[in-house]
Amino acid sequence: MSDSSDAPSPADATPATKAPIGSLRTLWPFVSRHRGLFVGWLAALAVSSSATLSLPIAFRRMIDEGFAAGGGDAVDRAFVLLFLVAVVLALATAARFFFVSLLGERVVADLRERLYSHLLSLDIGFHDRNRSGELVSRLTADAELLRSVVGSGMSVALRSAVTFLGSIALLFVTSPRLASYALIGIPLAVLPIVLGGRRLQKMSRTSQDRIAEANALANETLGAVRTVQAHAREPYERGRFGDAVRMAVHAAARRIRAQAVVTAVAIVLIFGAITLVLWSGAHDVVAGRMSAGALGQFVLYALIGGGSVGALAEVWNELQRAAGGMSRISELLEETNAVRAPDSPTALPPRVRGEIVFERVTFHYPLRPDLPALDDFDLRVMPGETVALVGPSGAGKSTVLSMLLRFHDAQAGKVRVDGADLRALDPAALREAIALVPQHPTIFAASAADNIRYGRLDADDAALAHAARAAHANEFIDALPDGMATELGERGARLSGGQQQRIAIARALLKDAPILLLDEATSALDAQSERAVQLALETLMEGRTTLVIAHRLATVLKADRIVVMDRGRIVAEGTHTQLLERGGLYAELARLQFLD
Ligand SMILES: Nc1ncnc2c1ncn2[C@@H]1O[C@H](COP(=O)(O)OP(=O)(O)OP(=O)(O)O)[C@@H](O)[C@H]1O
Repeated sequence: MSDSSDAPSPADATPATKAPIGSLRTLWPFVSRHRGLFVGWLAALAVSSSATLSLPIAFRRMIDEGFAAGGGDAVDRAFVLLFLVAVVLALATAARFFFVSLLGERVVADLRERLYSHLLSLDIGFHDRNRSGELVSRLTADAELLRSVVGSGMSVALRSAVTFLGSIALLFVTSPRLASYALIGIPLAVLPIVLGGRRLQKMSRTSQDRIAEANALANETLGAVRTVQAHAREPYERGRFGDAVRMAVHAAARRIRAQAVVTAVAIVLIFGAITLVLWSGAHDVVAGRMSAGALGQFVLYALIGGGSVGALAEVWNELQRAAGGMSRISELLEETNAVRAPDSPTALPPRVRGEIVFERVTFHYPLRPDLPALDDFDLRVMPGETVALVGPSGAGKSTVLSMLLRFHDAQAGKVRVDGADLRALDPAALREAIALVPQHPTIFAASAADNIRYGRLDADDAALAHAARAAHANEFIDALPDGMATELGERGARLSGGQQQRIAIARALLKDAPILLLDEATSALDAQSERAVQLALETLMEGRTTLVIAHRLATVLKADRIVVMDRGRIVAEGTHTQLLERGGLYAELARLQFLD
C-alpha cells in the first residue's frame, strides 16, 4: 500500500469545453457573498453606461447649439459638457474595473478553497475513480477561466448588453423612422454574414484537422527515426509528410478564398445598409425634419450599438468556455462523501486500547464489483498484539489496512476498534488513533522537521529530536546541510529509500497512536540501512497493536501471530515455525519471499 499519489501531468488537463451560459448561475452564491463589491460594480456600471450613452447627446448639442446657433459661448459650454461627461465616464470606468476585478479574484479564491477542501474530504473511492491530474486542472485551469470571466467577461457582457439596449432605445428617441429602417436593414445585412461565418468556421476546423494530421505524422516518424532509417524509408516518409502538408495548404487556401469573399460581401452589405439609412437621414436634414446634430447623434448611437454587439459576440465564446468550467466544478462540488461522520458519532475512549475486530467482512472495490477483495473475513487482534499479514499479491492485505482506516465501508459485516463499529465513529477521530507507515512514504517538499511534524503538528523541537533519534533518523538528518531545517525537496528526492522510511517512522512515533499499520517496503535496502529501519520499527511497534504487511523474515519471526491470506480470506494462522511445519501456501511463500 502506498500513500503517494500520481503527480499531475499536463496531458491530464482536459481541453476547455463549452456549456450553456446558464451553468454560470451556480456562481451566484460565491458572488453574492461579496455584496459590497457587487453593488459597487453595478453602480459604477450604471454610471459609466449612462455616461457612454449621453456622449452623443453632448455631441448633438455641440453641433446644434454651438456651431449652428453660432455662439462662441455656446461652443465653450458644449465642450465643457462633453469634457465633464468624459470625466464621469473615466471615473466610473476605473471604479467598475476596480470592483469587478477584485470581485473576480475574491470569487475564484473562495471557489478554489471550497473545491480544494471538498476534494480533500472526499472518500478514497472517489480518488480511486478520479485522476489527481484531472482534479488539479479543475482547481487551476477551470478556476482560471472563471476568474477572467467574473473579473472581465461578465462585466463586458453586461455592459455591452446595457449599452446595446440603451443605444437602440435612444436611436428611436432620436428618430423613430430612421431607427426602424436601421432595425430592419442591419439584421438583413448581417444575416448572410453570420451564415457565411458558420461555413468559414467549419472550413477552418477542417484546415486545423489537416495540420494536426501532418503534425501527428511527423511526431510518429521522428519518434521512430531508427526504424525509418534502418529501412531506408526517408524518401517514403518525406513523400508522406509532403502530401500531408499539401493537403493542409489546400484546406487553408479554400478557407482563405471563402474568407476574402465573406469579408467583401460583409463590407458591401453593412456599408450599404448604413449608407441607405444615412442617405434617408441626410434628406431629413435638408428638408428640415431633423437637425444636423441629431443625425450625428443617431450615427454615434448606431456605432455604440454596433460596437456592443461586436463586444458581446467576442465574449460569448469565453462565457461558454467558463460555463463549461463551472459545470465541471459544480459536478465535483456535488459529489457526496461515501465515508461520512455520523450525525452523533460515538466517542472512542480517551485511552484507546487498540483491540481490532473484523466480523465477517465482505468488501469489493466499486470498480471491481465481481471480485471480493475481502470475502467473509474474520480477524481479532488483541491490544498490544503484533499480527503479520502474509499472502500472495492481490490476497487483500492492503485492503485490510484500508478498511481499518475507513477509506472504504464494507458491503457486509463490521469492523470494530475497542468494540466500536467504525461507521459509528467520526473518521477523523478514528484516524487519530492510528499511525500508518506505508510502503512508499510520502515526503513533502518541506524541511525534515516539517515532514516529521506531520505526525503531530504541535510537537516541540525536543519531541521532534526524540522521535528522530528513536527512528534512527538523527544521524543522516544531522549530516544534511541544514540538519532538521534542510528542505527535502519534491518527493524527498534527496533521500534514499531507507531514509524516507525512517522519516515516516519518526512521523508515526511522534503521532504516538495506539494502533500501528505498517506496510513493509519490498525493495531491498543495503544491509546498514535495513538494520537501522528494523531497529526503528521495533521501537515503533513497542506497546502498540500492530498490523503489518510483512515482507521480511525478521518481521514474521517477531510477530505474535502470522495470518496467511488468499483471495480475501484467511487460509492459515500461527507462528512461523508452526506454519512452516504445516506446509502449504505459507511454506511456499516463505520459501520465495523470506528464505532466499
Ligand atoms: N482501488 C482498487 N480498485 C479496484 N480493485 C482493487 C483496488 N485495490 C485493490 N484492488 C483489488 O482488490 C484485491 C485485493 O487487493 P489488495 O491490494 O488488498 O491485495 P494485496 O494482498 O495487498 O496485494 P499486494 O501484495 O500486491 O499489494 C486485488 O484483486 C486487487 O486487484
